[in-house]
Amino acid sequence: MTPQDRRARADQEALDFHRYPAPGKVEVNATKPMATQRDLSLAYSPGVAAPVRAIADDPSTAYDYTSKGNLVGVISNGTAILGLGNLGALASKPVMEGKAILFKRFADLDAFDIEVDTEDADALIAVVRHIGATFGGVNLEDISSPDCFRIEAELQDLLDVPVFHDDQHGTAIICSAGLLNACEVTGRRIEDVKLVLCGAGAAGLGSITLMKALGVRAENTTLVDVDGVVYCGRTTGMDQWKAVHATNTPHRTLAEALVDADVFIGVSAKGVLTKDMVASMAANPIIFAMANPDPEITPEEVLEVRQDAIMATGRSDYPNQVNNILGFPYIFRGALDVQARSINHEMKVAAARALAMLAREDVPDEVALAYQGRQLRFGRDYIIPSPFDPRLIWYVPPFIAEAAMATGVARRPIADMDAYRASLRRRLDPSAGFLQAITASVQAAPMRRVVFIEGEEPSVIRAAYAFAAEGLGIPILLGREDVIRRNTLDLGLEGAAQTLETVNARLSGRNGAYAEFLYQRLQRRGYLRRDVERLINTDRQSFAAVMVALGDADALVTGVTRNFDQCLNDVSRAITPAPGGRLMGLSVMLVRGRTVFVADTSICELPTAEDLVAIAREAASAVRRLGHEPRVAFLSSSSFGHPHGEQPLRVRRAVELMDEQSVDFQYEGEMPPDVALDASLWANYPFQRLTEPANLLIMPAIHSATISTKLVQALGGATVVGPILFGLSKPVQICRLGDSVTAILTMATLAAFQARHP
Ligand SMILES: NC(=O)C1=CN([C@@H]2O[C@H](COP(=O)(O)OP(=O)(O)OC[C@H]3O[C@@H](n4cnc5c(N)ncnc54)[C@H](OP(=O)(O)O)[C@@H]3O)[C@@H](O)[C@H]2O)C=CC1
Ligand SMILES: CC(=O)C(=O)O
Ligand SMILES: [Mg+2]
Repeated sequence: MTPQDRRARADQEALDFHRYPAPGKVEVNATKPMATQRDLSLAYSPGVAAPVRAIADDPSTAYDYTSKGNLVGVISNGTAILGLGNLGALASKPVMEGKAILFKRFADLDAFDIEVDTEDADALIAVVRHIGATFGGVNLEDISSPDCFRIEAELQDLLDVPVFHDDQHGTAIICSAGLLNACEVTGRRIEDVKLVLCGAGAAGLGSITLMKALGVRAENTTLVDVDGVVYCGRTTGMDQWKAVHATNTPHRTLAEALVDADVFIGVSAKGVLTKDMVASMAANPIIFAMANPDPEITPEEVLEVRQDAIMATGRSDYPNQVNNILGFPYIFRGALDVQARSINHEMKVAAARALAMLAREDVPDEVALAYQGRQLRFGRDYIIPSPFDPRLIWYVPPFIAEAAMATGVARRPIADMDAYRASLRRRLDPSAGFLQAITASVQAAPMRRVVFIEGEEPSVIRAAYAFAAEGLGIPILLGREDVIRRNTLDLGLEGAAQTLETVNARLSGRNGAYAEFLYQRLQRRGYLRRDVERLINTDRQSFAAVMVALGDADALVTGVTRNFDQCLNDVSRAITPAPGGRLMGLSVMLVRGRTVFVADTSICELPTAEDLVAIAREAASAVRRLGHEPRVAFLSSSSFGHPHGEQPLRVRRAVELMDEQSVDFQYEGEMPPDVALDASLWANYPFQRLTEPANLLIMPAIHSATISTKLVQALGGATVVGPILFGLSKPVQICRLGDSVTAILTMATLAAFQARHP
């Protein structure tokens, strides 16, 4: 594939990502019920009048009665979108939506994106001034310099909430943290480094200012822009903000300035730094090429001329990602949690030092897991925390909050910092963490071959395409080549049409071997040889199941166009239950702050006590493989014998049977879900043995399992993954009829995960 093809493929993938299943990346959710007449009368008229009057009397109560305190405005006019230039307000919307959703994903902050269609700084100031009170903080983004400096300063004077231009200060904070650590790794004192910063715009001037505050000497810095070195006395292309950093130097070009320099910071444009310039730098040069989406120089180019360099870029596909994504979620989290009036210098310094310190701490396994098993240890390739590091949310904001409190800009100081840290830990979105860990583990494994049985379906083609593009494995689309190709082209996935592997069961050269395998298995179950030949030639499920059974593929995914029972029946002709295993469905409910597993959600209709025990054991082992320590609750409508009834007896018997066995996980029952999940209800049951609320619920029957998981899903507020099939000797996952592309991709990822962790 040529570089142009690769680029076109990546572009198409990004367009598809933004377009499907719903255009864009953001939606709004209610935090209060809106179901009954009473709800409506409280949420809207007449009830809403009460908080209206309260806020009119005392504006500070807006933090109590509205979402202001957790809300950020992400505001741009599109005059400097990434490194793409002035492409207008509307074109900046994907970036601003992206930032809004990153606020949510990483710091549980809500954010609205607002694109203001004006290049007039005063007009932009007027707009933001009049909407600013809506938010707990304002994040200005991708506004060109030098207007951005005045816009931010004037708005901060006008508004009583933090106004923070992320391209200036977010970038400054991250690259200062990286610089502190790069100096540590190379044994330099920050006061001694000779630093050249290319790009005298928002990011550049923000960064040079903060680096000087952290100890870099003014006389050791050289600022460079399109016109070359910013020297004292230069008259072209100057303004008051650049003039502050002009130096007395004979150098006039970037190449001259870089000879023997220790550090290059690039926040300018693609390709600005050449290999010759890198070669001329001092020993162990520190190079941060941060222009987006394409850096000033690539790590590969640097490596060609310098093996001793510490290299960072703004991109996620290289080590040392120095990108403001590491900062803004946590800086705003800390600031909003103390209702700060601004994000001042001390808070920025605290953020830079906190990020630098976090990178020096031991990296827990789950962080390594999220980074494809790469060993992360403080050093040349790890000078800054990784964006998926789950510690960021509870590690960084307390430093910001403390600095705000110490400098008098906190309206609501935090008294108990330990309790605050604990509350921050609960903010992590468990669905993101759960799927991220599974995905990363799959990406780290050798590429598994996963058969997508309904390979002609557009949604399946798109899922297979994403599966390959994300490096999750090698998808094989089963179906007629011409139909798959036509549908792939209709989807606009030209690249996929050339690269995705397809297998047509009718034309495969393996039919003879597959039929023989199936005949050996089915000859005493009423099948003639010609019956199995027909199955292999015409039934894709049977064909794919034999493919996996014989090791021609590692896993399979089906169910998008056929019902569960039919799929399981077909596949089971070739794939047997694992020896000693128990076939069962495990669903994962991801609710704010919690991951709760439920079993059996797909196979055994009315389990006996013995069945319940077997399900609990298989499910506990599956939960462990998924990275959680199981605490089992056997669910019932009764709590430990009350009220009496026929059905609870079965569940109580299951617990008695468990007591007779040796198991290495906690379990308890019979109990209803509220008692299982809420420790505050345990006072009446001092004998119960769970040490913490259960996270694996064993359902008394399939109807209660299905009804409860679907109910939770239908009511919203929770993500339900699965049922995930466990207990077969080969990985098979069955989607739900008509599943979305994302759901199919998730099931394929889980199948590949099982292939890795059998
Ligand atoms: N990794 C990260 O986290 C971040 C990266 N960035 C990236 O940094 C870059 C700049 O962003 P931002 O500061 O917001 O943009 P601005 O438009 O405010 O500034 C761009 C600056 O780069 C200078 N410049 C442009 N081309 C060259 C060149 N060929 N040689 C030298 N200097 C040049 C401009 O010079 P002049 O003043 O003469 O026009 C200007 O000073 C972008 O690529 C952006 O994506 C930004 C923020 C965060
Ligand atoms: C990351 C960012 O904010 C930028 O490139 O503009
Ligand atoms: Mg930006």
